[in-house]
Formats: sequence, C-alpha cells, structure tokens
Amino acid sequence: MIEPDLVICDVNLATMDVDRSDAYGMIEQGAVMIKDGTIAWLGKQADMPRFDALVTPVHSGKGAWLTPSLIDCHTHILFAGNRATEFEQRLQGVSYQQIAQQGGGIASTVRATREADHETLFVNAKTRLNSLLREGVTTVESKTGYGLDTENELKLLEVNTLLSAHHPIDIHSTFLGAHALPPEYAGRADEYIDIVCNDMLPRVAELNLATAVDVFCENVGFSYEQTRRVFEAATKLGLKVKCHAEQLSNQKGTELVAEFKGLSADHIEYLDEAGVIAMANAGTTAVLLPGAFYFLRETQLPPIELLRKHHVSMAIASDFNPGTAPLCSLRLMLNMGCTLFRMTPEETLKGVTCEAAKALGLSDRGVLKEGMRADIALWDISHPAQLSYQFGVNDLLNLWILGKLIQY
Ligand SMILES: O=C(O)CC[C@@H]1NC(=O)NC1=O
Ligand SMILES: [Fe+3]
Repeated sequence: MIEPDLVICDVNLATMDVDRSDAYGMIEQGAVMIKDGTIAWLGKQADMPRFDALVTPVHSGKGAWLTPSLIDCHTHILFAGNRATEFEQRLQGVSYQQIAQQGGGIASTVRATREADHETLFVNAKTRLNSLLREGVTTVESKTGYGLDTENELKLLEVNTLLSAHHPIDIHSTFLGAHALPPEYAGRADEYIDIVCNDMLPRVAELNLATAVDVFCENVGFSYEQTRRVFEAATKLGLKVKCHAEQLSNQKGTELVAEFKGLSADHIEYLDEAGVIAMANAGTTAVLLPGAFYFLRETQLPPIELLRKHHVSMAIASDFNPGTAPLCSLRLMLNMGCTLFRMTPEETLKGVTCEAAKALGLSDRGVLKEGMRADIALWDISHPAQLSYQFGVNDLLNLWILGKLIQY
C-alpha cells in the first residue's frame, strides 16, 4: 500500500507523456498520488492503489483537467527601465536603426540596468514572475544580457539566485553576456568577446551561477566566428550552450549550436532545411518565440513543417524583454503559437511542458509520470485545447510545486 502525502482524484489528465498513444497522453477519469514531492502513481481512478483516506489529504478536481505546470524556457526578466517611448517613436515611423543611433534600443536598457541595484532588479523580476505564476508557470529560464560588463552580468546572476531562494518559481539561469555590444566597446566587438570568454565566463563557472550560455548570433548581434568563440569557451567550462539564431537573417547560428550539441536554437524564423537537419541530428530543441514575431510585425514564419518533417522538438516561450517582446504571458504564446505559427493545440501545450523542459536540459519535469516532480496545474476547462484556444480567462484552479499547494 502507498502512503501518499496527497491524492488528487476526480480529474482528467493531460500527461503530455509521448509514450502514451492518446493525444496529450490523455487519461480520463484519472487520479494522481504524490509522495515526497514527486508523482508516486497516476492512472485511471478505478485502478488506484489502496491508501488510508483517514490520514491522507485528498483533493477532488471535480472533473477538471490536470496538466504538468508550465515552463517558460526563454525570458529576459532581469532588467530595469522600459522602452515605451521607443514604442511610440516606432509607431510614428522611426526605425530601429535610427533609435539605436540615438542611443536607444538595448543600450538604453543597459544604462538603466547598470544603474539599478540588486533590490530594484529583484522587485522588477518578482513582479514579472508573479504574473507568470498566476498563469500556472512554475519553472522559468532567466537570462542575463543587460549588464554587458563583468560586474553587472554577475549582479544579474546574483539576483537570479535571490529570486530562486525567495520565489516559488524554480529559476534556471542562462548567461547571455554576448547579447549586444556595450557602448564602450563600439567598433571593438572582438575585444568584447575576449572579455566575455576570458573574464566573464570563468567567473560565472567558478561561482556556479549559470547552467547555460546563450549568444545573440545575428547581423545586429555577434558574428558566427564570435559566437563560436563563446561556445568553445563555455564548453571548456562544462556549460551547455543555446543560441538566439536566425531571428532576422540566416547567420548559420543554428548549425553552429547544433555542432556543439547545444540545448536549443531560439527564434529561427530564417532557418533553412540544412539547419533543421543539423538540429535533428544533434537533438537540439527549437524554441519558438511568437511574441517577438508579433511585436516586430515580422513576416517570415519559422519553418514549422520542416521541423515536423525532421522530428525536431518544438518548445514555445515568452521571450519577455523590453524591446521586442514586452508581453509577460506564456498563455498568450500558446494562442499565438496556433494562431500565428499554425501549430496544433497539442504541439503548443507540449511546447510549454515536456519540450520546454528539454530546451533547458531538464528531465525531471514537464510530464505527468511516476518519478517526475509533482509540479502540477489544475484547470477549469473541458479539453486541453482550451489552453491555447482561450486567453485572459482565469481558468487556473490550483497549482502545486513539488506537491505543495501554491498561493498565487
Ligand atoms: O531589444 C531588446 O532589448 C532585446 C531584443 C531581443 N534580444 C535578442 O537577442 N533578440 C531579441 O529580440
Ligand atoms: Fe530572447
């Protein structure tokens, strides 16, 4: 007999377990038993093992739907200031280039972030995490990238450590020192990459402040060769790599991150079939970011059919950032994944659960399965497709992290 800490019954399960033949890994009229923060048993309620109902808390879902809680595998929540005035300028026809020449764009967020202390950055990020928590998000990847010098990039990683200790959401840190060229290195990109590789990365690894390293490989970011240098330095230090790749053009960043068996290639609107095949061969996950596509009014769609053809995992994330995706909602991304990218509701729900876990190199979450973390969401819906179909409806009934009920 199992002695669970909690039993959740009278529910329908969208397990997202690809080993189950039904869509969404569906189990109707199911139940879940939780022990020590993990799933001890799940299945048809009629098959549930005996337990002592007198001592075990039982939560009836009253026929609602249970899924793995959601994972936002690509965010830039660590920053100060905002770019609302730029938003106005762009609506009046001022181009990105003109704004950047005026010292706007990423540079303006870098100035504000460098001036901000730990507390300001913590409070800013906490507010954004609370918004995601209310949508059922319990794991978030948080990138650096607005410090752009050793002191400030480490400051951002220290804030991530504080957030993980003081917020229920599980934070995974990615170092993105190669996000943009800081103004003091204008025209000297190779020298800045020297600093990233020889000063920042060793400190990040020594202090164990990040689990992955990302680079913005783009004609307005860093070159293929500069990206390779960062990946080589990261790999030597035992850090996994991922890449903002093919967002605005094809710089072959995806093939490069695949060469390093990287975790993910992110954005990939301009990806070609050679890049998709490289991802398939390397097991690299595609991270699709419909929020930036929408906010930039991009017209080049990512190659969804090619990703399907070559069985490349597809995750979806918010890319929340002040410049190209000031949209702090993973549920909105579920809807945009279908509406803009023509993905199926099952693909988008996989994109924020099991595939998002894969994009972060995590194998302990994102699926309702025995042995997995009991990170679970209960929804007031009559079918899992409703999670991408409807937006803005308060349909989250309950949220558990490691089997503990979360107030949000
Ligand atoms: O504009 C910003 O602040 C970030 C832009 C953001 N960063 C990146 O690598 N791609 C993006 O869209
Ligand atoms: Fe991004």
